[in-house]
Amino acid sequence: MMAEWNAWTDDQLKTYNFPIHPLPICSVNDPQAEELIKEQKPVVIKGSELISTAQKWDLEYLREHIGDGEFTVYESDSESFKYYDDKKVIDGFTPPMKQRRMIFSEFYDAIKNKNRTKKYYLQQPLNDKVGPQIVVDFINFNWKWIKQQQMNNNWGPLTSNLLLISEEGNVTPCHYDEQENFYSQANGYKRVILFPPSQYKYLYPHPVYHPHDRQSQVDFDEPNLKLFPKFKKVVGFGTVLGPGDVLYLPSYWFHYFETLKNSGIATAITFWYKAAPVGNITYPLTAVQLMAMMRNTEKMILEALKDYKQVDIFWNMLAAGRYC
Ligand SMILES: O=C(O)C(=O)C[C@H](CCCc1ccccc1)C(=O)O
Ligand SMILES: [Zn+2]
Repeated sequence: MMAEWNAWTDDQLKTYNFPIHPLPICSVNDPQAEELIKEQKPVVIKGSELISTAQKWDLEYLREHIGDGEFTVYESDSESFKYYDDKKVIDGFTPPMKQRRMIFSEFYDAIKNKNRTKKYYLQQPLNDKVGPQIVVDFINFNWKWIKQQQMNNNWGPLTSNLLLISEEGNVTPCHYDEQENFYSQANGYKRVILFPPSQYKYLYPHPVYHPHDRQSQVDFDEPNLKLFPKFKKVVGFGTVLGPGDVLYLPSYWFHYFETLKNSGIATAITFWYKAAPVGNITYPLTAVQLMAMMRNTEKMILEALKDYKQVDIFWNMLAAGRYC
């Protein structure tokens, strides 16, 4: 990975023992960028100025201007922030991190508190409670450019802009989302590793009913190759995002994020869009169509059986000796 001149060095990255190839990097007016987006392939876009007005959003500026709304802040005993859907929590599930609500100055004090033992990750959709200066910065995002992308690719509406404020070393474990995303780095340095939907069978996402739905079950730091043998075959596509970089993160692509060690705070904003309507089914089925079909099948079977412990028996009864 080529570090931009004196911005960061390789020893700030966590090491994994699967291959990681570079992601394509294009300047904003390079037609290759539009090509890749159209093919739903990831690309890092330089020079879009998409959120240049947010590049000055450091903790002090935000404490001054972001207003007195409440923010969702995750608190973890480790560097790992594995997302869970609190609406799917079932008894026996222990959340791997605590979800707290605090005003920005509380978050600021928590981060600045020298003798703290916890790590923090602010993850809050931008809403109309932000102060007037933040509204001005928001209005001055490069909406012309991103609206053009939305239109060219027949995407649905913008659903949310998630403000992400992460501290050095924080990790968001591997997962996929079902929306298209222009992931925009305002400041700080974050490394991202992506895996195409075709590697679904190497990443073993949790069952759809589980609070960790969409998240890989594999612990990248200590992969259990007995439970997840195909993880050995995984191949990642990675890069380090710096201030002003925008990553087109296609829906259903698995991704992992880490905030570089000794790099301070990293602020990013997502632009999540409803994916384009699935055209008529073509054969052979694409990996994305298979993922969507598996999700729908799981939901249907669970709806019918009412008990997730029955799924294994049901599925084996259906396939064993019949569809093998
Ligand atoms: O933008 C994305 O899709 C990312 O995964 C960015 C990631 C934090 C996202 C947290 C999250 C995970 C799952 C559901 C909703 C929110 C990071 O930057 O660490
Ligand atoms: Zn995500």
